[in-house]
Amino acid sequence: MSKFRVLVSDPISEQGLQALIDSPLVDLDLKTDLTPAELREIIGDYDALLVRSQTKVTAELLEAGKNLRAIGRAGVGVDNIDVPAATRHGVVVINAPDGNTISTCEHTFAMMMAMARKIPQAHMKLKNGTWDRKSFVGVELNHKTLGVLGFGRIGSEVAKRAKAFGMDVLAYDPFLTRERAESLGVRMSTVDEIVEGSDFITVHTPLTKDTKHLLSRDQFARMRDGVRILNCARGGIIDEKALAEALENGKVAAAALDVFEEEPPVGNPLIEMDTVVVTPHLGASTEEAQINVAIDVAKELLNILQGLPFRNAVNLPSLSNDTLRTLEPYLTLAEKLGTLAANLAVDSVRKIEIGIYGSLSEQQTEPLTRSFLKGMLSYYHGDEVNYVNAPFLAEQSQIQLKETKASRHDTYTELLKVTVVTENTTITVAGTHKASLGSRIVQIGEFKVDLEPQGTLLLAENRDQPGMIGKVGTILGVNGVNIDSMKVGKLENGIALMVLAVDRAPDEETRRSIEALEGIFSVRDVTL
Ligand SMILES: NC(=O)C1=CN([C@@H]2O[C@H](COP(=O)(O)OP(=O)(O)OC[C@H]3O[C@@H](n4cnc5c(N)ncnc54)[C@H](O)[C@@H]3O)[C@@H](O)[C@H]2O)C=CC1
Ligand SMILES: O=C(O)CCC(=O)C(=O)O
Repeated sequence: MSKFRVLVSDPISEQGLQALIDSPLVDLDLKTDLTPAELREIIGDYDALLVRSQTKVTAELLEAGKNLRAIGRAGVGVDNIDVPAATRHGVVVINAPDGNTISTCEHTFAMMMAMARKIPQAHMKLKNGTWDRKSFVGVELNHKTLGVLGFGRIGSEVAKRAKAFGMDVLAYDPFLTRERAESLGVRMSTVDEIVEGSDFITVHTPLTKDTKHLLSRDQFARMRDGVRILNCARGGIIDEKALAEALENGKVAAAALDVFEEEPPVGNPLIEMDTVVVTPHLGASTEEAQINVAIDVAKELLNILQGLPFRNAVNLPSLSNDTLRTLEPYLTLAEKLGTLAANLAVDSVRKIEIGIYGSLSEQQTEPLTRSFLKGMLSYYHGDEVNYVNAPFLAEQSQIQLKETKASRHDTYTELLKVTVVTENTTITVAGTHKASLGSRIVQIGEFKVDLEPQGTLLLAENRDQPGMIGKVGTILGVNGVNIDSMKVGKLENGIALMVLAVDRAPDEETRRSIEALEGIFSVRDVTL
């Protein structure tokens, strides 16, 4: 078997990459000084690309990466990666969200203390030979109010440390619950309450269209006089022009910035201001964080390349281990139902209605839709389809998707039932899973069946009359197709569906001979 080729195009801790370096499955190239043109030239040879924040993974680069299956980002922010383009190309993007949390939190804290006590300014002056004690009177953190905008991994760790320093913490995050806020001893607040009531404000959100200039001129005007501002998340969350004005007019006493709208900053007045403490995007720059993120991303990449489950995909829903365990049999079943439905649909698909019943409906169900779409669309698009791009391809084909959930089903404890509406027909397929019995297909069209979703199945719709099975069996036997098992589903109107598990798909002539039998209405085969 040929090895997976992985390219590392930014400086990433080699100690952390050891799993990839040691893997007999992987050929790892470290090329960290390529120009964008050189990278584009060679990217087509690789199955995966590992980056930090220097390499810009553009739509053009992804277009050239014909064999790319995964992009790994050794860090949190993926703003250097064109994620929608990766999704279109079916390339999974993973990051390492946990490995640099503590480093970035500690850096934020270091910046807060450096700013409060004017340490960098005093340090510079003393290094330059001046013993000046008057100019560097600072403020205590104790009893001050810290407003935290974005209470995810880093924001919440900053809050914990602030509490230890005797600060009162206000927190805003759309996903923060009152229980969590209470358990961490912080006050759940609105953006306005934070803006108007804080002595220090720190931002820990990603940069999105909602968080761009989250702190702008209007907000600065409403802040307490002498407020201190921190940004160790992303440049652009704070409006730099407005911050510079607010520092100049004294509304803001000081700022501590690790990140900038343009990096490296060019002609940025904030860099020159005495009241501003700056670092060149060093939040994650500790030995520990760099090893941790590299370990995490290397492990995930190995899993992806081997087709094993992985957790931290940016362009796929992330699943906990428990959810993954519960959903796993249904993910396989959903894909097989998709393949089955595609084989039964004779014309273009317009709408897919996914029904999820019973306890399964309490799970995160989006992955089931993805799996069904992957099974179905692979019939039309082949290997191009994967879990990442299946919803995008469905959207591109203008297929409407509808998901229905119900906590109970009259017959089954759990049921996945999909109705595919095509130009001229409607096809329903359904399946269930029980730990004791495994997975079963329980409905094809209007027929109730009980089939193992595997192998090659021959589906023959026929008049429910004696002798039909024998006639079909004879034709298959004469043509060298062996029948492993057989199931029949019947309707009250005298029509039956004969489902034969066979050792191989019959050739066209054999299929036609069966179709020509009196009482046979249609014949299809499908390999699941
Ligand atoms: N300076 C550096 O070197 C580093 C910077 N970062 C940056 O720090 C930021 C936070 O990282 P994590 O805490 O790991 O991410 P996270 O995903 O754990 O937390 C981000 C939080 O922001 C919240 N959020 C999103 N939109 C919001 C809005 N409009 N208002 C308030 N909250 C909002 C989310 O709900 C989430 O809880 C990211 O931008 C990341 O790229 C991360 C690591 C290193
Ligand atoms: O790789 C780095 O140092 C940047 C870290 C960062 O900003 C992130 O992980 O989002």
